[in-house]
Amino acid sequence: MIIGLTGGIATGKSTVSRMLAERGAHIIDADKVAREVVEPHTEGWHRIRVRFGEEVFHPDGTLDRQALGARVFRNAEARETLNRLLHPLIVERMQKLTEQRRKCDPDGIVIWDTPLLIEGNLTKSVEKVIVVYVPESLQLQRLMARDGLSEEEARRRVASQLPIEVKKRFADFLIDNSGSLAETERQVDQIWKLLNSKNGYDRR
Ligand SMILES: CC(C)(COP(=O)(O)OP(=O)(O)OC[C@H]1O[C@@H](n2cnc3c(N)ncnc32)[C@H](O)[C@@H]1O)[C@@H](O)C(=O)NCCC(=O)NCCS
Ligand SMILES: Nc1ncnc2c1ncn2[C@@H]1O[C@H](COP(=O)(O)OP(=O)(O)OP(=O)(O)O)[C@@H](O)[C@H]1O
Repeated sequence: MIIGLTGGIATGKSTVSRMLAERGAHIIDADKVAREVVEPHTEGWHRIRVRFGEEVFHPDGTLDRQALGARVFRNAEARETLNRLLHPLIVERMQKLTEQRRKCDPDGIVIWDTPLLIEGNLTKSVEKVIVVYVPESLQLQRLMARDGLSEEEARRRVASQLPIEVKKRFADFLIDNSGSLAETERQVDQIWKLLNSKNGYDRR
């Protein structure tokens, strides 16, 4: 079973995926995969070099994520170009990792921790969708604190994704992560029970 876990930037996907992993889920992290597909001399690395040029690379050839981020979070056209170049590679790798996992654990629950699950039209690849949300003011606060961003930079990143209120409409399960971690754990427990119960969850 593949479950999509999404939300807005810094609403708490990694926090929830850690809790799900502690309960036995296998996590496939799209942000991590997105780093793998641009490692030096891979297909993704070549694609970015051709389209964005040497100025978004460090002298040692690794991707300068800050420089590329500054471009794509300011400019929707550049962001769409980057998405077009990388998303097929990211999805292909996630599918491969899922297949590998399925071979050694056919009945296990695989979580696709993916910020752009809805923007990238990936809901069709998963059986159920979990959306982790917080109010936008708290999202900005947590994003600035975690990544040391200015309010303007944080707002730009939030604005580069679908509004969380829209994402919530795609959810089979909602997690309100605006309270304590213990409150989030309780919601994760309930969802985990439903996902594992033959009666409460229809395994198609
Ligand atoms: C632009 C890049 C180089 C910036 O790197 P940086 O290390 O600063 O950020 P990181 O990759 O850790 O992403 C942090 C968060 O930004 C958001 N984000 C990343 N890429 C995008 C995007 N294309 N559109 C909207 N939001 C995005 C996500 O919420 C993500 O969790 C990097 O995010 C990237 O390569 N993005 C394109 C690939 C992608 O779409 N990744 C998202 C997962 S599919
Ligand atoms: N319930 C909570 N109470 C307080 N802080 C929290 C809570 N949940 C998450 N945080 C903090 O908020 C920040 C964002 O959470 P997290 O990194 O899990 O978000 P994310 O959705 O995975 O982010 P990204 O989209 O960038 O991958 C982190 O610094 C995390 O420690």
